[in-house]
Amino acid sequence: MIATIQPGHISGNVTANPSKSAMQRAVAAALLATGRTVIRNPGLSNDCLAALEVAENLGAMVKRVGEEIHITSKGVAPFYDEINCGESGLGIRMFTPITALADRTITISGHGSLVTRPMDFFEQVLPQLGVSVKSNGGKLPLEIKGPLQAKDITIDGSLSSQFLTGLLMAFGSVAEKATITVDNLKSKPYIALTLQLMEHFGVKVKNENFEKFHFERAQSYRACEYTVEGDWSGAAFLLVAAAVAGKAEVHHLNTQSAQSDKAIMEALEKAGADILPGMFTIIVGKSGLQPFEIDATDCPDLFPPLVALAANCKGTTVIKGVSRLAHKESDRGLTLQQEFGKMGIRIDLDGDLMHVHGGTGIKGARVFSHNDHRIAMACAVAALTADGPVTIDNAEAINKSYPEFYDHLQQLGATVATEGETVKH
Ligand SMILES: O=C(O)C1=C[C@@H](OP(=O)(O)O)[C@@H](O)[C@H](O)C1
Ligand SMILES: C=C(OP(=O)(O)O)C(=O)O
Repeated sequence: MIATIQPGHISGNVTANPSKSAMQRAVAAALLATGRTVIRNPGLSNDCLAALEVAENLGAMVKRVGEEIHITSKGVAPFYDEINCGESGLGIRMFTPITALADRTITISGHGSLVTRPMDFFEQVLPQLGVSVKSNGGKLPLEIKGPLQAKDITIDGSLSSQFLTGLLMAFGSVAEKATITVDNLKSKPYIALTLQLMEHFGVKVKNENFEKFHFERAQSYRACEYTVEGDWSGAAFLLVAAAVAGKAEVHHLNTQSAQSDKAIMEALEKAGADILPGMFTIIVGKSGLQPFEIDATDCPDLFPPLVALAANCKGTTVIKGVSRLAHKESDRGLTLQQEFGKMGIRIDLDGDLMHVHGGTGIKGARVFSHNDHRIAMACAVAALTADGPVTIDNAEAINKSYPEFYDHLQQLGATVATEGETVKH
């Protein structure tokens, strides 16, 4: 599918889409629990749908009841010898240790960009917990055979926090007394989100400074009611659209959320956008924007909206944390440089720093998403202040996290035309 976005003014209000980070964690916890969990405001993006299918294949019964998802489970009891995590990095890294709770050989696969993302962590770590693991040279598919035993272990947290999220979730079901020690943990707020979710489902972990995670007694997940929060990662694009091209009110965003990408507020403030923050509604409006400096090491998904913002700030913006971008859906430092380059915005990559030379004028152009949802969304936002339309190839990439994105842009007054088939991967 291609999407063409015309330059134009933004105005109106919209409700944030559900957070896929929260939704996938809730599905995993519901699978681990005994009984029926009710998920309100469920996410239905591709990553969330993949999580629901994994939960079903691992033994849960999933039902859509009106606006809710009901998950009934008795814990992990796989129906099949294979699960497929779609394109979700969190999905595969979280569900692999969870699947390993079963005493059965299971193949774990995925598609699209997920098949090129590193999984060798599991070969290093899971055997120490009694799980045998075979991979395809550190990539998918994985073949694992549990059952996983929760023991004291030390892991490296520098590549991704998602592996730790998976271990924490799995340990929550079986640990009696065990400690996970993590060196050099990145994306810490995502771990805070995991711990918050586990506690909501009745499992407590003692967090010692994001370095040691102590399980102090046998616990079990409790089925419960859970409402998925609005997604700061997706909303960041709308808030930036408002800051550069008009005004918007975004509802269902919790300013007290554990989500790391609420840090977009810090960037908007530094850039000088007009902001009116409420508890659950954020109003952002355009004003003279200035370049800013920000460290996005712990909120790497903010790079694409930050670049769209920086492209509109007169001068050079510096964003730290480029090393976190290499293994996402695309190598995002490079893909942002390439696609914004086509729109006339120069980006220099200098080790861990990204320099975005903004205020030089955004040109209408034909760009490519690289099958990366956040690159497509960043280009769409950049189009709003371009000197001509921006056409995005492989624009359906947004379905991974935010299928409503183009509709929401239109709801805010943008002109978006889509045509062509959705390419399946
Ligand atoms: O736990 C999560 O929900 C996520 C963690 C982050 O990954 P890393 O921990 O690899 O930075 C983030 O980039 C990803 O989109 C979602
Ligand atoms: C990197 C992302 O997700 P994941 O790692 O879960 O695939 C993302 O949503 O930008």
